[in-house]
Amino acid sequence: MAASVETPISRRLKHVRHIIIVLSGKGGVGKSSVSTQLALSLHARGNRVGILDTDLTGPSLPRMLGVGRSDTGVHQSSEGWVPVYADGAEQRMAVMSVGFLVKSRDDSVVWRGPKKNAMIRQFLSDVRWGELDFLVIDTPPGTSDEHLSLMEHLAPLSSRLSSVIVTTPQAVALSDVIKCLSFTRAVELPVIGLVENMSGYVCPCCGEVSNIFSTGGGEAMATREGVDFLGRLPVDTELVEVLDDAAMEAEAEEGAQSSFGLLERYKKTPTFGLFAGIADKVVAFFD
Ligand SMILES: Nc1ncnc2c1ncn2[C@@H]1O[C@H](COP(=O)(O)OP(=O)(O)OP(=O)(O)O)[C@@H](O)[C@H]1O
Repeated sequence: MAASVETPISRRLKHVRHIIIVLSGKGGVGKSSVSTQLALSLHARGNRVGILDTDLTGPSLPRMLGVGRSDTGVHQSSEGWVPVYADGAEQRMAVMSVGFLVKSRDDSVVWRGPKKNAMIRQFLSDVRWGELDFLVIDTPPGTSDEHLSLMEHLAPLSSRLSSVIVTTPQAVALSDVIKCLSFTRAVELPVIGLVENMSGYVCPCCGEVSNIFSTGGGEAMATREGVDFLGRLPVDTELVEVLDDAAMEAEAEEGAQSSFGLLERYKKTPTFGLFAGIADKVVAFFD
């Protein structure tokens, strides 16, 4: 990967220390919720965090973070696009998504490769990200135009790039992880590790974990492929409740930036405790 050529993107992201790209081999495995949890966990540790949704056809971060679309679209300032901020805490979390740009939340975006490429370039070069410890980038499932655009535009920042791969324990998802890993090798993108999501179900009454699907596949694969296993997250009904409420809050917040205390509610879910171990390993990767 070529490095060190200054571009509008490298200038814009000059003060972003680490860029973490979240990948999954297939859809619906929880990539966006892991991106959200990762961003919130890093934020809860006092880091300055931004989160970028590059899933242009199915953006879900605005709903997951409880942030509404501004009536007038994303604000422009003389220094670029102003991100939307999640959570009313003193230190806010910058969010950008195509979900803030479409007229209605239910509009779908059907774009060909060049338009997607231009949108991703704009997200990286025009958004006023400011000083960040981490920029977490959620991507569409698989490896497509969006991933290639990201890698192309971020090439001058290759020393600050890394990735997290999300899978579920089922075999189909796991075989897709191999494709994801081949992609990271082909583009020389370092892998921090693998997260196995929806691995078992925690009974809300007794706390016992039942393995609905097979278990341990993600860890075995990580060992086989020589990547770190970051941890497993069960199906968490409390997390689902928080995410559902966040979605409703996002609907109600049209035209305003959110003051929703998502982080505080998120901290009370079982997943938050479990995610701490994953966030520890992510932070340790950079030490
Ligand atoms: N650990 C979990 N416990 C409970 N629900 C979860 C968990 N992880 C994800 N979900 C739920 O599963 C659904 C899919 O998750 P998510 O949207 O994060 O997946 P994705 O891989 O990003 O999907 P897409 O293919 O649409 O990008 C969401 O409704 C989310 O709330």
